Amino acid sequence: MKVKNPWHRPLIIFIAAVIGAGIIIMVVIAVVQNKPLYQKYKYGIVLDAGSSHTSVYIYEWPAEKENNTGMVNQKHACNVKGKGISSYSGTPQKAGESLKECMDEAKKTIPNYRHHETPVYLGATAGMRLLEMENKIASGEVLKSVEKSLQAYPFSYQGARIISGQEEGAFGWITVNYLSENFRTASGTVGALDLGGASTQITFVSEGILESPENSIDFRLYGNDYHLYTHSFLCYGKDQVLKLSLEKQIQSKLNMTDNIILEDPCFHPDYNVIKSFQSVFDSPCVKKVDQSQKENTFSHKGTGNWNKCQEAIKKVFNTSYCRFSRCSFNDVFQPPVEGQFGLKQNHPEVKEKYLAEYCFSGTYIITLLEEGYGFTSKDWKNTKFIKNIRDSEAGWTLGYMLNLTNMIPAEAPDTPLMPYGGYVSLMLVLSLLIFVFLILGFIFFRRPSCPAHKEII
Ligand SMILES: Nc1ncnc2c1ncn2[C@@H]1O[C@H](COP(=O)(O)OP(=O)(O)O)[C@@H](O)[C@H]1O
Ligand SMILES: [Ca+2]
Repeated sequence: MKVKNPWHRPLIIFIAAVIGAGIIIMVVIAVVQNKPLYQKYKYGIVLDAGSSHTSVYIYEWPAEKENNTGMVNQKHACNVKGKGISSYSGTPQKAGESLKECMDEAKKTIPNYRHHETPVYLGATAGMRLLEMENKIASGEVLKSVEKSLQAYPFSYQGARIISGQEEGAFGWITVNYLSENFRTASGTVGALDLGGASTQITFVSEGILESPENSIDFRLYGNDYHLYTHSFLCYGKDQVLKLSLEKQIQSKLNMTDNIILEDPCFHPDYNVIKSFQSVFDSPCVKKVDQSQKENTFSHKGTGNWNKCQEAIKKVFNTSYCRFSRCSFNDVFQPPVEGQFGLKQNHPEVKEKYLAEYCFSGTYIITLLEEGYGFTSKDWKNTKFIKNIRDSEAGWTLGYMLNLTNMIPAEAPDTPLMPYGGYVSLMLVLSLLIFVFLILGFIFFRRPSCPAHKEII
Protein backbone atom coordinates (compact mmCIF):
# COMPACT_ATOMS: atom_id res chain seq x y z
CA MET A 1 0.00 0.00 0.00
CA LYS A 2 1.27 3.46 -0.96
CA VAL A 3 1.69 5.72 1.99
CA LYS A 4 1.34 9.46 1.72
CA ASN A 5 4.00 11.73 3.09
CA PRO A 6 2.36 12.70 6.42
CA TRP A 7 3.12 16.41 6.20
CA HIS A 8 2.84 16.76 2.39
CA ARG A 9 -0.71 18.15 2.48
CA PRO A 10 -0.34 20.74 5.26
CA LEU A 11 2.91 21.90 3.66
CA ILE A 12 1.23 22.46 0.27
CA ILE A 13 -1.61 24.32 1.98
CA PHE A 14 0.85 26.46 3.93
CA ILE A 15 2.89 27.24 0.80
CA ALA A 16 -0.24 28.11 -1.18
CA ALA A 17 -1.41 30.38 1.65
CA VAL A 18 1.98 32.13 1.79
CA ILE A 19 2.01 32.62 -2.01
CA GLY A 20 -1.57 33.90 -1.93
CA ALA A 21 -0.82 36.33 0.89
CA GLY A 22 2.40 37.40 -0.86
CA ILE A 23 0.55 38.15 -4.10
CA ILE A 24 -2.14 40.12 -2.27
CA ILE A 25 0.45 42.17 -0.34
CA MET A 26 2.44 42.89 -3.51
CA VAL A 27 -0.64 43.95 -5.47
CA VAL A 28 -1.79 46.21 -2.62
CA ILE A 29 1.68 47.80 -2.37
CA ALA A 30 1.88 48.31 -6.16
CA VAL A 31 -1.59 49.88 -6.28
CA VAL A 32 -0.99 52.18 -3.29
CA GLN A 33 2.49 53.11 -4.50
CA ASN A 34 1.29 54.06 -7.98
CA LYS A 35 -1.97 55.74 -7.17
CA PRO A 36 -1.91 59.38 -8.34
CA LEU A 37 -0.63 61.43 -5.42
CA TYR A 38 -2.27 64.65 -4.33
CA GLN A 39 -0.15 67.14 -6.25
CA LYS A 40 1.62 69.72 -4.07
CA TYR A 41 2.55 72.97 -5.78
CA LYS A 42 5.11 75.66 -5.16
CA TYR A 43 4.67 79.26 -6.23
CA GLY A 44 6.64 82.30 -7.36
CA ILE A 45 5.55 85.91 -8.01
CA VAL A 46 7.11 88.28 -10.56
CA LEU A 47 6.03 91.89 -11.06
CA ASP A 48 6.65 93.25 -14.53
CA ALA A 49 6.94 96.99 -13.95
CA GLY A 50 6.71 98.15 -17.57
CA SER A 51 6.71 101.71 -18.90
CA SER A 52 2.95 101.78 -19.49
CA HIS A 53 1.67 99.49 -16.72
CA THR A 54 2.60 96.87 -14.12
CA SER A 55 1.45 93.24 -14.22
CA VAL A 56 1.72 90.73 -11.38
CA TYR A 57 2.31 87.14 -12.50
CA ILE A 58 1.91 84.11 -10.24
CA TYR A 59 3.68 80.93 -11.37
CA GLU A 60 3.17 77.42 -10.02
CA TRP A 61 4.98 74.11 -10.45
CA PRO A 62 4.72 70.62 -8.92
CA ALA A 63 6.86 70.70 -5.76
CA GLU A 64 8.81 67.52 -6.54
CA LYS A 65 9.54 68.33 -10.20
CA GLU A 66 11.44 71.59 -9.95
CA ASN A 67 14.13 70.79 -12.48
CA ASN A 68 12.02 69.19 -15.19
CA THR A 69 11.54 71.34 -18.25
CA GLY A 70 8.11 72.81 -19.03
CA MET A 71 6.82 72.27 -15.48
CA VAL A 72 6.26 75.91 -14.50
CA ASN A 73 2.96 77.44 -15.54
CA GLN A 74 1.34 80.81 -15.10
CA LYS A 75 -1.44 80.38 -12.55
CA HIS A 76 -2.73 83.93 -12.40
CA ALA A 77 -2.04 87.41 -13.81
CA CYS A 78 -3.26 90.71 -12.42
CA ASN A 79 -3.00 94.08 -14.17
CA VAL A 80 -2.26 96.88 -11.74
CA LYS A 81 -4.67 99.77 -12.21
CA GLY A 82 -3.18 103.01 -13.47
CA LYS A 83 0.05 103.74 -15.29
CA GLY A 84 3.55 102.29 -14.90
CA ILE A 85 5.57 102.93 -11.72
CA SER A 86 7.81 105.48 -13.48
CA SER A 87 4.76 107.76 -13.80
CA TYR A 88 4.80 108.21 -9.98
CA SER A 89 8.13 110.09 -10.01
CA GLY A 90 6.42 113.13 -8.43
CA THR A 91 4.52 111.11 -5.79
CA PRO A 92 6.68 108.04 -5.16
CA GLN A 93 4.63 106.64 -2.23
CA LYS A 94 1.74 106.12 -4.66
CA ALA A 95 3.87 103.69 -6.70
CA GLY A 96 3.89 101.22 -3.79
CA GLU A 97 0.20 101.80 -3.00
CA SER A 98 -0.75 101.04 -6.61
CA LEU A 99 0.42 97.42 -6.20
CA LYS A 100 -1.84 96.69 -3.22
CA GLU A 101 -4.90 95.36 -5.02
CA CYS A 102 -2.98 92.83 -7.12
CA MET A 103 -0.76 91.76 -4.21
CA ASP A 104 -3.86 91.16 -2.05
CA GLU A 105 -5.15 89.00 -4.88
CA ALA A 106 -1.85 87.08 -4.85
CA LYS A 107 -2.29 86.43 -1.12
CA LYS A 108 -5.68 84.87 -1.79
CA THR A 109 -4.50 82.85 -4.80
CA ILE A 110 -1.52 81.19 -3.09
CA PRO A 111 -2.31 78.78 -0.20
CA ASN A 112 -1.37 80.28 3.19
CA TYR A 113 1.10 77.53 4.12
CA ARG A 114 3.20 78.39 1.05
CA HIS A 115 3.29 82.19 1.56
CA HIS A 116 6.57 82.41 3.49
CA GLU A 117 8.51 80.35 0.93
CA THR A 118 7.05 82.05 -2.18
CA PRO A 119 9.69 84.35 -3.73
CA VAL A 120 8.60 87.80 -5.00
CA TYR A 121 10.66 89.66 -7.57
CA LEU A 122 9.99 93.03 -9.16
CA GLY A 123 11.76 93.89 -12.41
CA ALA A 124 11.34 97.34 -13.90
CA THR A 125 12.02 97.90 -17.58
CA ALA A 126 12.45 100.80 -19.99
CA GLY A 127 10.16 103.36 -18.28
CA MET A 128 12.33 103.20 -15.16
CA ARG A 129 15.53 103.12 -17.25
CA LEU A 130 14.46 106.45 -18.74
CA LEU A 131 13.50 107.89 -15.35
CA GLU A 132 16.86 106.80 -13.91
CA MET A 133 18.62 108.63 -16.78
CA GLU A 134 16.57 111.76 -16.16
CA ASN A 135 16.30 111.79 -12.37
CA LYS A 136 18.21 109.14 -10.42
CA ILE A 137 16.86 110.31 -7.06
CA ALA A 138 13.25 110.01 -8.23
CA SER A 139 13.79 106.52 -9.68
CA GLY A 140 15.46 105.46 -6.39
CA GLU A 141 12.46 106.72 -4.42
CA VAL A 142 10.00 104.90 -6.63
CA LEU A 143 11.95 101.66 -6.16
CA LYS A 144 12.06 102.19 -2.37
CA SER A 145 8.31 102.74 -2.35
CA VAL A 146 7.51 99.50 -4.21
CA GLU A 147 10.03 97.67 -2.03
CA LYS A 148 8.29 98.86 1.15
CA SER A 149 4.91 97.84 -0.21
CA LEU A 150 6.09 94.34 -1.23
CA GLN A 151 7.91 93.73 2.07
CA ALA A 152 4.61 94.20 3.92
CA TYR A 153 3.36 90.88 2.46
CA PRO A 154 4.08 87.46 4.00
CA PHE A 155 6.00 86.32 0.91
CA SER A 156 9.76 85.94 0.61
CA TYR A 157 10.76 89.32 -0.86
CA GLN A 158 13.75 88.97 -3.20
CA GLY A 159 14.25 92.53 -4.46
CA ALA A 160 12.97 95.26 -6.77
CA ARG A 161 15.36 96.51 -9.43
CA ILE A 162 15.68 97.93 -12.91
CA ILE A 163 16.69 95.07 -15.18
CA SER A 164 19.05 95.74 -18.07
CA GLY A 165 17.91 95.62 -21.69
CA GLN A 166 20.20 92.62 -22.18
CA GLU A 167 18.47 90.72 -19.35
CA GLU A 168 15.05 91.67 -20.70
CA GLY A 169 15.94 90.26 -24.13
CA ALA A 170 17.65 87.11 -22.84
CA PHE A 171 14.94 86.20 -20.31
CA GLY A 172 12.24 86.76 -22.95
CA TRP A 173 14.11 84.25 -25.14
CA ILE A 174 14.34 81.76 -22.25
CA THR A 175 10.58 82.10 -21.55
CA VAL A 176 9.53 81.43 -25.15
CA ASN A 177 11.83 78.43 -25.55
CA TYR A 178 11.09 76.98 -22.10
CA LEU A 179 7.33 77.12 -22.71
CA SER A 180 7.76 75.65 -26.21
CA GLU A 181 9.88 72.84 -24.68
CA ASN A 182 12.72 73.59 -27.10
CA PHE A 183 15.57 73.05 -24.66
CA ARG A 184 15.51 69.28 -24.34
CA THR A 185 14.35 68.40 -27.84
CA ALA A 186 16.22 68.41 -31.14
CA SER A 187 13.82 70.99 -32.63
CA GLY A 188 16.16 73.96 -32.03
CA THR A 189 15.28 77.29 -30.46
CA VAL A 190 13.25 80.25 -31.73
CA GLY A 191 14.35 83.88 -31.61
CA ALA A 192 12.39 86.35 -29.47
CA LEU A 193 11.16 89.83 -30.36
CA ASP A 194 9.41 91.98 -27.80
CA LEU A 195 7.86 95.35 -28.53
CA GLY A 196 7.20 97.38 -25.39
CA GLY A 197 6.11 100.97 -24.92
CA ALA A 198 9.58 102.40 -24.27
CA SER A 199 11.99 99.76 -25.61
CA THR A 200 12.10 96.85 -28.00
CA GLN A 201 14.25 93.70 -27.84
CA ILE A 202 15.59 91.25 -30.41
CA THR A 203 17.30 87.99 -29.31
CA PHE A 204 18.35 84.92 -31.31
CA VAL A 205 20.95 82.15 -31.43
CA SER A 206 23.71 83.24 -33.78
CA GLU A 207 26.36 81.02 -35.36
CA GLY A 208 28.40 84.03 -36.50
CA ILE A 209 31.05 86.03 -34.65
CA LEU A 210 29.47 88.69 -32.45
CA GLU A 211 31.51 91.86 -32.98
CA SER A 212 30.21 93.78 -29.95
CA PRO A 213 30.57 92.05 -26.56
CA GLU A 214 27.57 93.91 -25.09
CA ASN A 215 25.32 92.10 -27.58
CA SER A 216 26.60 88.64 -26.78
CA ILE A 217 25.33 86.35 -24.03
CA ASP A 218 26.01 82.65 -23.45
CA PHE A 219 23.90 80.10 -21.61
CA ARG A 220 24.42 76.45 -20.81
CA LEU A 221 20.99 74.88 -20.30
CA TYR A 222 20.17 71.17 -19.93
CA GLY A 223 23.62 70.24 -21.24
CA ASN A 224 23.54 72.44 -24.37
CA ASP A 225 25.47 75.64 -25.07
CA TYR A 226 23.59 78.60 -26.55
CA HIS A 227 25.40 81.57 -28.03
CA LEU A 228 22.91 84.44 -28.18
CA TYR A 229 22.82 87.78 -29.91
CA THR A 230 20.60 90.26 -28.03
CA HIS A 231 19.90 93.97 -28.20
CA SER A 232 17.40 96.25 -26.53
CA PHE A 233 16.70 99.57 -28.25
CA LEU A 234 15.82 102.09 -25.59
CA CYS A 235 13.34 104.69 -26.96
CA TYR A 236 12.20 102.30 -29.72
CA GLY A 237 9.11 100.96 -27.93
CA LYS A 238 5.97 102.11 -29.70
CA ASP A 239 5.00 104.93 -27.31
CA GLN A 240 8.44 106.51 -27.45
CA VAL A 241 8.72 106.11 -31.22
CA LEU A 242 5.41 107.92 -31.57
CA LYS A 243 6.88 110.78 -29.53
CA LEU A 244 10.02 110.72 -31.71
CA SER A 245 8.02 110.86 -34.88
CA LEU A 246 5.78 113.70 -33.55
CA GLU A 247 8.84 115.59 -32.36
CA LYS A 248 10.40 115.39 -35.85
CA GLN A 249 7.21 116.81 -37.35
CA ILE A 250 6.84 119.53 -34.68
CA GLN A 251 10.50 120.64 -34.97
CA SER A 252 9.97 121.31 -38.67
CA LYS A 253 7.02 123.59 -37.85
CA LEU A 254 8.32 125.35 -34.74
CA ASN A 255 9.05 128.66 -36.46
CA MET A 256 5.40 128.98 -37.47
CA THR A 257 3.60 131.60 -35.44
CA ASP A 258 0.08 130.18 -35.82
CA ASN A 259 -1.31 127.15 -34.05
CA ILE A 260 0.57 124.09 -35.12
CA ILE A 261 -1.47 121.52 -37.02
CA LEU A 262 0.26 118.18 -37.57
CA GLU A 263 -1.20 116.22 -40.44
CA ASP A 264 -0.24 112.69 -39.57
CA PRO A 265 -0.49 109.90 -42.20
CA CYS A 266 -0.22 107.26 -39.42
CA PHE A 267 -3.63 108.16 -37.90
CA HIS A 268 -7.06 107.68 -39.45
CA PRO A 269 -8.73 110.68 -41.14
CA ASP A 270 -11.31 111.21 -38.36
CA TYR A 271 -8.62 111.55 -35.72
CA ASN A 272 -8.23 115.10 -34.44
CA VAL A 273 -6.88 115.62 -30.92
CA ILE A 274 -5.37 118.67 -29.24
CA LYS A 275 -2.15 117.60 -27.53
CA SER A 276 0.29 119.46 -25.30
CA PHE A 277 3.94 119.95 -26.22
CA GLN A 278 4.65 118.54 -22.77
CA SER A 279 3.16 115.14 -23.76
CA VAL A 280 5.76 114.84 -26.53
CA PHE A 281 8.75 116.54 -24.91
CA ASP A 282 8.47 114.94 -21.45
CA SER A 283 10.89 112.16 -22.38
CA PRO A 284 14.69 111.94 -22.60
CA CYS A 285 14.18 110.12 -25.92
CA VAL A 286 13.26 113.34 -27.73
CA LYS A 287 15.33 116.48 -28.21
CA LYS A 288 14.39 119.11 -25.66
CA VAL A 289 12.23 121.95 -26.84
CA ASP A 290 12.87 125.57 -25.96
CA GLN A 291 11.34 126.24 -22.47
CA SER A 292 9.14 129.06 -23.80
CA GLN A 293 7.34 126.55 -26.06
CA LYS A 294 6.56 124.11 -23.23
CA GLU A 295 3.06 125.41 -22.57
CA ASN A 296 2.08 125.18 -26.22
CA THR A 297 -0.39 122.79 -27.74
CA PHE A 298 -0.74 121.41 -31.25
CA SER A 299 -3.52 119.77 -33.08
CA HIS A 300 -2.83 116.21 -34.17
CA LYS A 301 -4.91 115.36 -37.24
CA GLY A 302 -4.96 112.03 -39.03
CA THR A 303 -4.79 111.74 -42.84
CA GLY A 304 -4.56 107.93 -43.09
CA ASN A 305 -1.91 107.17 -45.73
CA TRP A 306 0.11 104.00 -45.26
CA ASN A 307 2.97 104.80 -47.68
CA LYS A 308 3.50 108.27 -46.25
CA CYS A 309 3.29 106.83 -42.72
CA GLN A 310 6.05 104.35 -43.50
CA GLU A 311 8.18 107.12 -45.02
CA ALA A 312 7.79 109.16 -41.80
CA ILE A 313 8.58 106.16 -39.56
CA LYS A 314 11.70 105.26 -41.58
CA LYS A 315 13.14 108.61 -40.50
CA VAL A 316 13.46 107.44 -36.89
CA PHE A 317 16.02 104.76 -37.91
CA ASN A 318 19.49 106.11 -38.50
CA THR A 319 21.30 103.85 -40.96
CA SER A 320 23.89 106.36 -42.14
CA TYR A 321 26.68 105.22 -39.85
CA CYS A 322 28.04 101.79 -38.76
CA ARG A 323 31.30 100.98 -36.94
CA PHE A 324 30.91 97.21 -37.53
CA SER A 325 30.82 94.95 -40.57
CA ARG A 326 27.03 95.28 -40.43
CA CYS A 327 24.39 97.06 -38.32
CA SER A 328 20.67 97.04 -37.75
CA PHE A 329 20.33 100.81 -37.14
CA ASN A 330 21.71 103.59 -34.92
CA ASP A 331 25.21 102.07 -35.15
CA VAL A 332 24.18 98.85 -33.40
CA PHE A 333 25.89 95.64 -34.54
CA GLN A 334 23.56 92.86 -35.66
CA PRO A 335 24.37 89.61 -37.50
CA PRO A 336 21.86 88.46 -40.15
CA VAL A 337 18.67 87.19 -38.48
CA GLU A 338 18.55 83.37 -38.23
CA GLY A 339 15.75 80.86 -37.69
CA GLN A 340 12.18 81.24 -36.53
CA PHE A 341 10.93 84.13 -34.41
CA GLY A 342 8.17 84.75 -31.90
CA LEU A 343 7.16 88.41 -31.41
CA LYS A 344 5.47 89.18 -28.10
CA GLN A 345 2.34 91.14 -28.82
CA ASN A 346 -0.45 92.53 -26.75
CA HIS A 347 -3.87 92.13 -28.27
CA PRO A 348 -7.51 91.50 -27.05
CA GLU A 349 -9.60 94.05 -25.15
CA VAL A 350 -8.80 96.80 -27.61
CA LYS A 351 -9.12 100.11 -25.83
CA GLU A 352 -9.71 103.26 -27.85
CA LYS A 353 -6.22 104.58 -27.15
CA TYR A 354 -4.75 101.43 -28.72
CA LEU A 355 -7.25 101.43 -31.57
CA ALA A 356 -6.38 104.99 -32.59
CA GLU A 357 -2.71 104.05 -32.60
CA TYR A 358 -3.10 100.67 -34.37
CA CYS A 359 -2.24 102.05 -37.80
CA PHE A 360 0.88 103.70 -36.41
CA SER A 361 1.83 100.59 -34.36
CA GLY A 362 1.27 98.17 -37.26
CA THR A 363 3.32 100.29 -39.65
CA TYR A 364 6.03 100.67 -37.01
CA ILE A 365 6.23 96.89 -36.47
CA ILE A 366 6.63 96.22 -40.21
CA THR A 367 9.16 99.02 -40.64
CA LEU A 368 11.16 97.97 -37.56
CA LEU A 369 11.38 94.37 -38.77
CA GLU A 370 12.16 95.14 -42.42
CA GLU A 371 14.14 98.36 -42.31
CA GLY A 372 15.53 98.03 -38.77
CA TYR A 373 16.34 94.34 -38.30
CA GLY A 374 16.62 93.38 -41.99
CA PHE A 375 13.78 90.82 -42.13
CA THR A 376 12.87 89.65 -45.64
CA SER A 377 9.69 87.98 -46.93
CA LYS A 378 11.34 84.60 -46.11
CA ASP A 379 11.73 85.59 -42.43
CA TRP A 380 8.14 86.84 -42.26
CA LYS A 381 6.92 83.29 -42.92
CA ASN A 382 8.96 82.15 -39.91
CA THR A 383 7.62 84.83 -37.58
CA LYS A 384 4.72 84.28 -35.19
CA PHE A 385 2.94 86.97 -33.18
CA ILE A 386 2.23 85.52 -29.78
CA LYS A 387 0.75 86.60 -26.49
CA ASN A 388 0.53 83.26 -24.69
CA ILE A 389 2.11 79.83 -24.94
CA ARG A 390 0.14 77.15 -23.07
CA ASP A 391 -1.75 79.86 -21.08
CA SER A 392 1.48 81.51 -19.90
CA GLU A 393 2.39 84.96 -21.16
CA ALA A 394 5.44 85.02 -23.41
CA GLY A 395 7.26 87.93 -21.69
CA TRP A 396 10.59 88.09 -19.84
CA THR A 397 9.15 87.45 -16.34
CA LEU A 398 9.07 83.64 -16.39
CA GLY A 399 12.65 83.40 -17.70
CA TYR A 400 13.73 85.86 -14.98
CA MET A 401 12.22 83.73 -12.23
CA LEU A 402 13.54 80.44 -13.68
CA ASN A 403 17.02 81.94 -13.72
CA LEU A 404 16.91 83.40 -10.21
CA THR A 405 15.51 80.23 -8.66
CA ASN A 406 18.04 78.06 -10.57
CA MET A 407 15.18 76.07 -12.03
CA ILE A 408 16.93 75.43 -15.35
CA PRO A 409 20.00 73.30 -14.63
CA ALA A 410 23.15 73.69 -16.75
CA GLU A 411 23.39 69.92 -17.22
CA ALA A 412 20.54 67.63 -18.19
CA PRO A 413 19.49 65.65 -15.09
CA ASP A 414 20.08 61.86 -15.34
CA THR A 415 16.83 60.24 -16.29
CA PRO A 416 15.95 56.78 -14.86
CA LEU A 417 15.80 53.82 -17.28
CA MET A 418 12.03 53.56 -17.00
CA PRO A 419 9.18 55.37 -15.29
CA TYR A 420 8.65 54.65 -11.61
CA GLY A 421 5.33 52.80 -12.13
CA GLY A 422 6.93 50.53 -14.76
CA TYR A 423 9.88 49.86 -12.46
CA VAL A 424 7.63 48.78 -9.55
CA SER A 425 5.50 46.53 -11.79
CA LEU A 426 8.56 44.87 -13.34
CA MET A 427 10.14 44.23 -9.93
CA LEU A 428 6.86 42.76 -8.73
CA VAL A 429 6.51 40.34 -11.67
CA LEU A 430 10.17 39.28 -11.42
CA SER A 431 10.05 38.64 -7.66
CA LEU A 432 6.83 36.71 -8.11
CA LEU A 433 8.46 34.50 -10.76
CA ILE A 434 11.52 33.86 -8.60
CA PHE A 435 9.27 33.01 -5.66
CA VAL A 436 7.20 30.54 -7.70
CA PHE A 437 10.32 28.86 -9.12
CA LEU A 438 11.81 28.55 -5.64
CA ILE A 439 8.66 26.84 -4.36
CA LEU A 440 8.50 24.55 -7.38
CA GLY A 441 12.15 23.65 -6.93
CA PHE A 442 11.58 23.01 -3.23
CA ILE A 443 8.60 20.71 -3.97
CA PHE A 444 10.40 18.70 -6.63
CA PHE A 445 13.79 18.29 -4.98
CA ARG A 446 12.43 17.54 -1.51
CA ARG A 447 10.03 14.84 -2.78
CA PRO A 448 11.19 11.32 -1.80
CA SER A 449 12.69 9.59 -4.87
CA CYS A 450 10.95 6.11 -4.37
CA PRO A 451 8.06 6.48 -1.97
CA ALA A 452 6.65 3.00 -3.12
CA HIS A 453 9.46 1.16 -1.37
CA LYS A 454 8.62 2.63 1.98
CA GLU A 455 6.30 0.72 4.13
CA ILE A 456 4.96 1.22 7.53
CA ILE A 457 5.43 -1.67 9.78
N1 LIG B 1 -4.37 95.47 -25.48
C1 LIG B 1 -3.38 96.17 -26.01
N2 LIG B 1 -3.38 96.47 -27.34
C2 LIG B 1 -2.34 97.17 -27.88
N3 LIG B 1 -1.29 97.62 -27.19
C3 LIG B 1 -1.25 97.33 -25.88
C4 LIG B 1 -2.27 96.58 -25.22
N4 LIG B 1 -1.92 96.45 -23.90
C5 LIG B 1 -0.73 97.07 -23.76
N5 LIG B 1 -0.35 97.64 -24.92
C6 LIG B 1 0.89 98.40 -25.21
O1 LIG B 1 1.99 97.50 -25.07
C7 LIG B 1 3.13 98.23 -24.61
C8 LIG B 1 3.63 97.54 -23.36
O2 LIG B 1 4.80 98.16 -22.95
P1 LIG B 1 5.37 98.04 -21.47
O3 LIG B 1 5.61 96.61 -21.18
O4 LIG B 1 4.49 98.78 -20.53
O5 LIG B 1 6.72 98.86 -21.62
P2 LIG B 1 8.26 98.44 -21.65
O6 LIG B 1 8.34 96.96 -21.90
O7 LIG B 1 8.86 99.22 -22.78
O8 LIG B 1 8.80 98.85 -20.32
C9 LIG B 1 2.67 99.66 -24.36
O9 LIG B 1 2.98 100.44 -25.50
C10 LIG B 1 1.16 99.53 -24.24
O10 LIG B 1 0.52 100.72 -24.64
CA1 LIG C 1 7.30 95.04 -21.42
